[in-house]
Amino acid sequence: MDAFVTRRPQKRKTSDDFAVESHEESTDIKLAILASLHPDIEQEMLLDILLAHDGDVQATSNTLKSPSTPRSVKKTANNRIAGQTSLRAFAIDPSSGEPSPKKPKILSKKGQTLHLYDPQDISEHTPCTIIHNFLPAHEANELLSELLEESKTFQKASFKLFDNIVSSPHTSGFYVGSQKELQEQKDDYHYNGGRISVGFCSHFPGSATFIDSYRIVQDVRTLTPKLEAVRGRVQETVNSAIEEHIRTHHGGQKPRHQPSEPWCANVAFVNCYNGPQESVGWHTDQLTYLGPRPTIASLSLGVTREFRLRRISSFLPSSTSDNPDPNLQGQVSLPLPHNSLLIMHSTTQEEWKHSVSPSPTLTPHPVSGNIRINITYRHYRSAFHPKYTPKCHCGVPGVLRVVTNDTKQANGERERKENRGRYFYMCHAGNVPDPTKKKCGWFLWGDFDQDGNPRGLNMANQSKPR
Ligand SMILES: O=C(O)CCC(=O)C(=O)O
Ligand SMILES: [Fe+2]
Repeated sequence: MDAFVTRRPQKRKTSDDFAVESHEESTDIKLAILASLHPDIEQEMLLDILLAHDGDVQATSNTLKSPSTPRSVKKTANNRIAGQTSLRAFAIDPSSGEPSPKKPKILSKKGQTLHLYDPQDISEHTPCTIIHNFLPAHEANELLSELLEESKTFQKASFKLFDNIVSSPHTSGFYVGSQKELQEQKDDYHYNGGRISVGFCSHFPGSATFIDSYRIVQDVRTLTPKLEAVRGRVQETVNSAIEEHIRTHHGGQKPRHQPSEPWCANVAFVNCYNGPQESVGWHTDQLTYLGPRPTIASLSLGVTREFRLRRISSFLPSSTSDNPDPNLQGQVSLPLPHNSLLIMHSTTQEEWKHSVSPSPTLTPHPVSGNIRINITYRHYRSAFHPKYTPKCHCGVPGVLRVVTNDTKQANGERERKENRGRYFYMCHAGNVPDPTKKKCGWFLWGDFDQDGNPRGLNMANQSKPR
């Protein structure tokens, strides 16, 4: 069996189409859906029953609900359900009929989507690490229930796109660690009646034009007891994964500007996608408060959705942006099942874009139905507190960005090839949802040391710490 499939982006399907086409869907995606619906059942068991039902997810799930179905549960030493195993074990070499030890070379071709589920494939072909069944099953369900309740009061974020104010196609809430941090967030990160928090640098669909859009959050909350309980475990796991990733992907040498201080989950964004149409478009997360080369940890709960990644073309390997290799230009899609932790490592935000696309159909989750909750734990670094952010001519803290070949509109001179990968601050008054604000055209190169800390003078001259 293939551990992945490629396919062209598909037209929206009806549920009937889905039934007909379900045989063409990746077995990995079906397994991801089944694993999220039946977390106590072993991967091998899921696969056997799925094959016995000729690949029909619904029929498999019905069988698995029956108390007479065997469910050989694997527990680890600390009583957690074992992680899902790699599908490599099932790969058959067509010439010998034996399981194949060799993995075919996979590429994400232009116009095609490469679907990956196996953690090893994900680690090899994306800048991310995935951990399935991250929390003990009961804890994941309790966290999901708590956040489903919280999400009833979430709001859609506002953005400014081409002078229009639009709202995001999902809702979200923003959480900090303590009352003190909450007050500080309200006082220091406040602007124009709204809090500028995680922003997006988006590509408008079908256009080569670069735009910025910013998520304005009106309410800040303190971490709920369960978000707080999970935070320490996320932190520990992420710090080990960062070390491992540097060893396996960067020859033991962290990328330039990646912080060497330990990663600390001091804020969390919680997104709620209520139904198959709720989504988030292609974007990179805003760097202003995270600093260069940030790591972000994303815990998914509830119904499985597809998370997509594609490289920003100036960062395509073995190609130039003028002549990119078409074999490396496609997008990668990862199903994110209930209780999976996706760690976006330090090259993700500057070199890739990500999205959660609308979904043709969903297989409801037993606790949340068609709702997906996603928590992104982030490290707001003290060196990037707004009191240190350089201010533009409007007197407003600027926004931190990196030059890519997608930033064409940003300002002629700095888009020269030799500037790609350089950081700069610019005015973002024109990007907040206030039609009276226009950009002042201010620009400043960011100057960061090896660990991504502001090098000082440049920054200090612009804005004095309070
Ligand atoms: O829901 C997800 O998996 C991604 C959310 C995201 O990209 C964001 O909050 O910036
Ligand atoms: Fe994001």
